[in-house]
Amino acid sequence: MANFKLTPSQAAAYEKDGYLIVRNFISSEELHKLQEVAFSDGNMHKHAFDLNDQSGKKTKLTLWYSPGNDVYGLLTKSKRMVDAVNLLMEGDSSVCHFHSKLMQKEPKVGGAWEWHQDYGYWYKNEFLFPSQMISVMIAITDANKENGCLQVIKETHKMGRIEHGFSGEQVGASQHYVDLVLKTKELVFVELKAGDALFFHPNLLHRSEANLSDSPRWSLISVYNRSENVPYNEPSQSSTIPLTAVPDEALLEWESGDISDAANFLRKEKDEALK
Ligand SMILES: O=C(O)CCC(=O)C(=O)O
Ligand SMILES: [Fe+2]
Repeated sequence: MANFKLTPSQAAAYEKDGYLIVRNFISSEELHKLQEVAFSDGNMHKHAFDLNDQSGKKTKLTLWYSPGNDVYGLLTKSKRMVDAVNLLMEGDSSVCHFHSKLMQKEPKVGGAWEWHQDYGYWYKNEFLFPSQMISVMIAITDANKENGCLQVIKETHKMGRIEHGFSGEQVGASQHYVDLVLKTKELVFVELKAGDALFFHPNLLHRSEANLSDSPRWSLISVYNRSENVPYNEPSQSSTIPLTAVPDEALLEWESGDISDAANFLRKEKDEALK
């Protein structure tokens, strides 16, 4: 996908709705490379941990901070990605990569996610400016209602931060406010084909159901931040280190190795946002 560029009307839709879907953000050839690593890379599996939902169902996830020169690192640093988030995030300081995670929602066992804003987590890391951050979900397998795709409530990024509390091992938004806004704004099931991307604002309310189907729902979620938006309670440095973009072709053309330990993976007990 050379010369990819978001248009001003896509940026306006993100600003209005709090999210933007870009179909075929990665090509099928790129997708195959990403799937191969997701399904078979030793480090990806070694560093995975389980997060329980309220009913005891588990989502497996692998989270890392610094993007390397493996296929995932090359995707998160690709020019198309850096340009897109640079257009959508508020502010003008450098684009940095906070973290990426591979969400592995397995058939029958993949857990649900309670209604939350990602800034409900990152507030605890003491990031001060949510609009200078963004999440990008890339579907590694198809995501639909049957296998627990993401659900969002349109325009909720304009509500500001809602109170969050613990809900099992997860952090969830105040149900009272969720109920009120469900009466007010549209709930959207974000069905994605593998290779599609969803850009969403840190204050957009979202959730997902457990995966009760026979097909896996795997996705990559990469989070970006501006260098100026310093977190005061976050041990990893990555969110304020400016990214050097790589050409879009790198993912397919550069010799890329396995995900290495240099990516500095998160151990579950170290996550400030889960404390
Ligand atoms: O993958 C999902 O269903 C939701 C994950 C999510 O919202 C998160 O990790 O913050
Ligand atoms: Fe989230």
